[in-house]
Amino acid sequence: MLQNHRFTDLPAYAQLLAHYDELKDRHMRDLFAEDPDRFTRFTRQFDDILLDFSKNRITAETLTLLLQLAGQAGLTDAIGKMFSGDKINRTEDRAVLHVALRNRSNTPVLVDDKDVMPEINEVLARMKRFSDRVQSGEWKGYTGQAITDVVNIGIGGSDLGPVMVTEALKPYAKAGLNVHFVSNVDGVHIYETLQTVKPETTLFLIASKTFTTQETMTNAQTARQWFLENGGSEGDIAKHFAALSTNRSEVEKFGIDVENMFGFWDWVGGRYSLWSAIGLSIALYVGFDNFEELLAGGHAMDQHFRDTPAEQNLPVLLALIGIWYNNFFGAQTEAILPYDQYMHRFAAYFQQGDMESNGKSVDRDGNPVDYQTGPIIWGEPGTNGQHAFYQLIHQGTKLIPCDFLAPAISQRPIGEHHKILMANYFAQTEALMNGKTAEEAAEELRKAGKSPDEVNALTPFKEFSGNRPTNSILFKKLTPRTLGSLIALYEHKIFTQGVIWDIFSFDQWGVELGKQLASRILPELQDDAPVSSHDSSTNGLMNAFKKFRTE
Ligand SMILES: O=P(O)(O)OC[C@H]1O[C@](O)(CO)[C@@H](O)[C@@H]1O
Repeated sequence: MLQNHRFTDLPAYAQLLAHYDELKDRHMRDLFAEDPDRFTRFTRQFDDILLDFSKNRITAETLTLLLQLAGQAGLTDAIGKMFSGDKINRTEDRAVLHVALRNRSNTPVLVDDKDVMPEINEVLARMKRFSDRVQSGEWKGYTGQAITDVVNIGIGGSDLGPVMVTEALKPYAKAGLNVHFVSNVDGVHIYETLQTVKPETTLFLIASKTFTTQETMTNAQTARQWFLENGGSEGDIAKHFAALSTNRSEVEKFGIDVENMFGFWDWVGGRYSLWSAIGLSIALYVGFDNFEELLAGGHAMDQHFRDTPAEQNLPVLLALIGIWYNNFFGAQTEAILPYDQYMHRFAAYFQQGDMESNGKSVDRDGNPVDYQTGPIIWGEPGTNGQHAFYQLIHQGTKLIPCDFLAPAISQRPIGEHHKILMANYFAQTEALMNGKTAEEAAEELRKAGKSPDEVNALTPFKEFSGNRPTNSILFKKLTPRTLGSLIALYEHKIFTQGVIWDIFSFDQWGVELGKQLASRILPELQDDAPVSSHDSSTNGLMNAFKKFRTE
């Protein structure tokens, strides 16, 4: 059992409040001027990943107090419990062991006194055999042709991870196999995907931990029907449908041969499942060797997280800096800004990873919290974001801590592109930190030939307050291994924050109510009868919907 505590009762919390009062008006420009070693002091490296957190509104004392906060919250103990298979997901009575899925050292991991590693290794071996056979063309469709297209049907954690990773690792794709992802229950999504593939050369992966998710099962039934109506027969289903799931009986009911089922376990959370059989589309696309490299990168970060003192520990440091802004500066959001086009789904992936994990308002005793928990996560790749929303980050009224991620070596070194991209990467964090003073702005205007009146009028608009915090995460190259480490870095950041806030990060009860109501509403949409069983807005909208369709 994890030790419960009240976040705001931790001794370091009060000290941090007092420290915040002293520090809140200090400018990072001055902090840099005062400390020539600031970069070295606030930079850590793990493998090929460098974390520079010097452009934050912190001093050595801030860090000391934040580290004390983590210690007082029992972080070390909590990490130990996760890794050793304790049932830390208490509201679902489950262990949390995505770390076991990528445990390349293969040391035993016990759940209910049973080592889970043999089962994990068995599924991995089956995934390898299967992906090798499909890639080599040995696996044939019903006309004897090789598979050319894989369609993963899943949603949430059964979609976002594979989408993000296959996009990020495009340069590692093996020739001859395309992957597609269908998630939205909007028929448009599956319609558009099916336009681009042929039944005889398509393999559908039905990815669902529960195998009961309405969106996924609806899309899977539509895919099945399309397959049967376009040349395939019931007997051919086994050649074209596989299931990635924990629910064997539902897979059988759907009609998928259990030979084609790749299992995982209840201790794998949906948003942590890309490392499990849910990653089969990744293995098919980039090859099993690269999938293993991804696992190895995740495992390396796990070892770093488990074994490194907090002051050197990248996930812990990111978590503490996040808490500093979230709980003391009152920041509501955090932006994740990858300067790598291949990482264009990274922020979207961690919207689920972070917001489904830490979007909680009761503590582990079930009492309402009186402090802020998980932030709103958002972001787009640089430099596109610069030309869209950075105005608000630079000059708006809100404090938005940002993570800037970038590779030193581009996967596609074309001309000057990467240096131009990186010039922007370095410029943005410098601009956000330094800003531009009124004197500097006025001087620029004078140099541009403006009259004194114009200088006075325009200066307020040209001034940048600066003092806007950023982390820079600079890595060598976006290899499968580095990507694995980066994903695990954020996973453990989220875990660390959940521990300190004393909330449960591995359940997601907040998604249930909407699902319940949707299943109540669906039968009411089947005829033209007026609806009166809801509030006046919901009744009014449903009746307007019916009217639009009959007029
Ligand atoms: O894999 P499943 O069971 O279809 O669930 C999909 C997603 O639905 C959720 O349970 C809720 O949105 C997520 O946690 C999960 O990733």
